[in-house]
Amino acid sequence: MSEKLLAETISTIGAVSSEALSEATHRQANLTKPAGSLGLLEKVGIRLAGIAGQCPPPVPEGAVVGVFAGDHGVCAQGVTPWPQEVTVSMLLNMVAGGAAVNVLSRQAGAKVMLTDVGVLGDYPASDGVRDRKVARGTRDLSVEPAMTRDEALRAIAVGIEAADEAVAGGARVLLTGEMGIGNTTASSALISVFTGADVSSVTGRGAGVDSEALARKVAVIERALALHAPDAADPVGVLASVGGLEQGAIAGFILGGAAHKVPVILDGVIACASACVAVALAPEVRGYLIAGHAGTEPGITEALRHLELDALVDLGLRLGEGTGAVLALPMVQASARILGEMATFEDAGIAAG
Ligand SMILES: Cc1cc2ncn([C@H]3O[C@H](COP(=O)(O)O)[C@@H](O)[C@H]3O)c2cc1C
Ligand SMILES: O=C(O)c1cccnc1
Repeated sequence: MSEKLLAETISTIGAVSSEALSEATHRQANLTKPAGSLGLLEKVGIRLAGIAGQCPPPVPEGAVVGVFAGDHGVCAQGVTPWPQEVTVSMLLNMVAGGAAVNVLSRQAGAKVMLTDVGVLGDYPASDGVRDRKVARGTRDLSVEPAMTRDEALRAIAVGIEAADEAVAGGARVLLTGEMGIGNTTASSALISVFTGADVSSVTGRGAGVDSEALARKVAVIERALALHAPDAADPVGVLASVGGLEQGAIAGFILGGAAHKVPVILDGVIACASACVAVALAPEVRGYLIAGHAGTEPGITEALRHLELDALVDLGLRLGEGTGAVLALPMVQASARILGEMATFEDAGIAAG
């Protein structure tokens, strides 16, 4: 069933509109400013026009941050200084509105949609969390596949359905978020497979490992890649062997957004890894992506190069949760407003330069 949903979603994803892209490029050049002077906002505005299939594009409203939570068996290898229980504690903190992503979402006018796709620990059922648990965490990817192929497909389906629900509720822009202790290890593994970059060049300190543990983290990922020999041409297989449940759900959320012709703003390294999975499954997805922030994780740089994206914000963030995507939201909205509301040289009676 999940496999069918994935195939249907992929078949719905079409290329962004080349007519709207060229109309927006032309309009951007005729607005009352030196060509290119609004930098990345100009590129994002053009991209939004292509996605919406109209120029100027509508200002993307009704923002929903899809936060997917899951746990990671690879924590057994000492790749993060934090105990796995923090995943569930932070999920509850998010339900209560006390995490960074909640605060920034309130500021930006975005709604946080929390989904448990694979948290290990128990917690009281709550209206604030969508319970879509596929498994109680992944297995240790350094000794066996993190998931079965079926679990990976089910995680992707959870994300597709979340995107469907968000869009049905009025969202015209989706943002990716996550919580999962250990998830930067799985993310670096995915990024290494899809970009071809060395593990050491795409692995960072995550939530704060020291230098000794960072070396161990690199060795653990290298061992996992040697063990599974994941094939980038089989993205679901890669996800199952070295990925995570929340990465699967985020990949699905991205695919779902693209299928609905809604822009998807990526957060940090976990989002970038998931976007690599989504793009490997459906290359047209690339046109629907906007990179929210860069940050300190080296995997982000490599993945954004692979995805051909420039990050809107670089505030040195290293948190995840969706924070970098939410911070970029007002800029994405501003870029649509620029194309829609700025006067052209002709309107203003100014001689074009
Ligand atoms: C209190 C706390 C809040 C967080 N919010 C996001 N993360 C981030 O850190 C985790 C990944 O880092 P690693 O792979 O090193 O464990 C993820 O949960 C990510 O969302 C957090 C981490 C902690 C500890
Ligand atoms: O940049 C990120 O996305 C990040 C960094 C550290 C921990 N979690 C996420």
